[in-house]
Amino acid sequence: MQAGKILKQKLQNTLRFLPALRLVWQSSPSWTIARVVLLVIQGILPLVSIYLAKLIVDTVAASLNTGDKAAAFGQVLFLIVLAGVVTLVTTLCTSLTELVNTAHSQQVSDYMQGILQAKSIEADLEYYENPQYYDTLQRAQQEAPYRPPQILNRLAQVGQNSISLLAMVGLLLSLHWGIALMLFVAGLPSMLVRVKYTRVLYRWQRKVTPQERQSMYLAWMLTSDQFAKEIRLFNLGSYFSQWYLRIRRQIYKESLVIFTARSLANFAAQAVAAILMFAVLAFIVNQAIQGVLKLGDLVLYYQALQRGQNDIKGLLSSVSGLYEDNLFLANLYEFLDLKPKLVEPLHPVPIPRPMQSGIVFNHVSFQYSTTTRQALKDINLIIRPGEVVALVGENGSGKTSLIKLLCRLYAPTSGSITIDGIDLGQFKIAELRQEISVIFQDYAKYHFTAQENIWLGNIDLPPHRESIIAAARRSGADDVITHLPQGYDTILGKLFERGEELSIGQWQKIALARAFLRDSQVIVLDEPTSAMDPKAEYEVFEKFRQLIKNQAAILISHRLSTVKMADRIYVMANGSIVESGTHDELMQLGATYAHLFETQAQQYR
Ligand SMILES: Nc1ncnc2c1ncn2[C@@H]1O[C@H](COP(=O)(O)OP(=O)(O)OP(=O)(O)O)[C@@H](O)[C@H]1O
Repeated sequence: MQAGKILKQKLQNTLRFLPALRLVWQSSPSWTIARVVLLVIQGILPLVSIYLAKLIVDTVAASLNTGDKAAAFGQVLFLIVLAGVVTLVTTLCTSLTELVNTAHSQQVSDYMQGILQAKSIEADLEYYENPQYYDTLQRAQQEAPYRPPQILNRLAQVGQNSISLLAMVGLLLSLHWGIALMLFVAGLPSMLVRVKYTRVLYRWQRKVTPQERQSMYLAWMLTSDQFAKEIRLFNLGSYFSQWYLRIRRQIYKESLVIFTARSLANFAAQAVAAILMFAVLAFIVNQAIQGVLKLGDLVLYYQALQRGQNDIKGLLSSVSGLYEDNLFLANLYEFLDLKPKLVEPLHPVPIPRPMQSGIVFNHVSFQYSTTTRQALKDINLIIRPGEVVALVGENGSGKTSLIKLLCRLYAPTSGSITIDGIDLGQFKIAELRQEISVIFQDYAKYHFTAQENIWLGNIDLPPHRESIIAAARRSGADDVITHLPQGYDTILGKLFERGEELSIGQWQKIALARAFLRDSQVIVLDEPTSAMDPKAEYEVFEKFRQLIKNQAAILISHRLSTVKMADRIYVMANGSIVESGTHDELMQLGATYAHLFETQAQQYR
């Protein structure tokens, strides 16, 4: 049973290239056909060429004894013209192959990028917080664009070389079976070297991926606008650059050791092949001198030997290349085989609309898979429609983690979260997220137009100006946008031509408008106004309070002057809720919240 399983696994590993070929086909059937047809023609043409060369030599040799030289020349001329046509067709095929390969490779590369992107979107957020995921992604990205089409080429090469080799071996067999055997023996060491070093390189590449990524990270920091200010002000440029070079040098040194050993082994293998081939050549020449072979035969066998040697080299190299592709494809499949950890329900339940009793956290605890500490401990919390709930607490107390669970970016380790008594796990993930508008502290800044920046909050809406303007007015972004040179059509950020950079507070207003555009039942603002001036913040919250209607709202803020207006405030510490109540109740309690509030209030006195 176990042996059967192992055998099945081995077979699956051996045939990894079959799904890769399917990907090549799916990327562009017409270019794939063109590529295969050209490969077949290019496999046949050299055989025709050699055969014509033999015919020419034989005809010339025969003409030496005939009287009708003109007729003999006519025959040879015809063969020469044919050989010329074959050469022309070969040249044409070479040019066409270049075109077809370039176009097809582009198509495959784009197609594979699409597949990787689709997989990346499907992957849970948890993967993005895990370095192994990035290693896997990096390796998949390295292999995806070129391995699948390379397999097609190699298979065709195997076909081409095999046909040609069969013909050559047939010819050489007629001279001596040992010559055919020598051909194989001569090619074997090279193939073994290739297979051995493929394994070595594969293992080394997997080991070195984290360092590769670190060097890429440093290179990216050195050229990215996000770090440009600090790098200049803290004078970090040459420090990072040196660090980058150190890593690259280490990678280079390690790779050089492997490549040097491989080159030496290759040289030894090829030297063996060359000695064997010269021995065979000596044998053929001797046969000609002994009169066993005619002049035409000598040319034919000599060419067949050369051709056969090339074919066997090509064949063994393609076979070991296929082995390499097969091995490295594991990197691609490892990424494509990542399974989402949050599973969709088998029988999803529609989300209650409108929500009646609201959201309930019932003894919820949560631990990130990469840590040993609980980020949330036994959380009990209720958010009713039309109610604003505020979460306060020190950095790292678990506020954002709680929101991530509500959005089902993660599932609780224990306990349950329900909407109107139905567990979140029973809703389709996309439908649940449709019902929640969230702006996290690390909101996205899209370098698109102001209008698009807001519209991205609800792409199911037609991009009508009115609804976008209404959302922008709610967040205070309208005022910012109307002062831009092209108003709502102004591109934001400095990445593209005519882009206008905004201040952090202004970007935050845009992000907030995005959340307001969504027609959702729950709205979550995770420190949405931290970069806004107090006047702007006050205006935003005043409007926010008026406009939430039946929405359930969760507000996270360190500014207690803002938190004060919430219907209920939960105070968090070390992953637990330590106090809850209205502002007045908590002030009366005179504990953590009251102390924090007093401390902040004193700073304003
Ligand atoms: N992706 C993650 N993987 C592992 N641990 C995490 C992850 N994100 C947060 N944590 C840990 O979980 C705890 C709670 O973090 P969380 O971001 O929820 O705090 P917070 O209250 O929102 O903090 P802040 O006020 O600084 O935004 C922290 O100890 C943090 O180190």
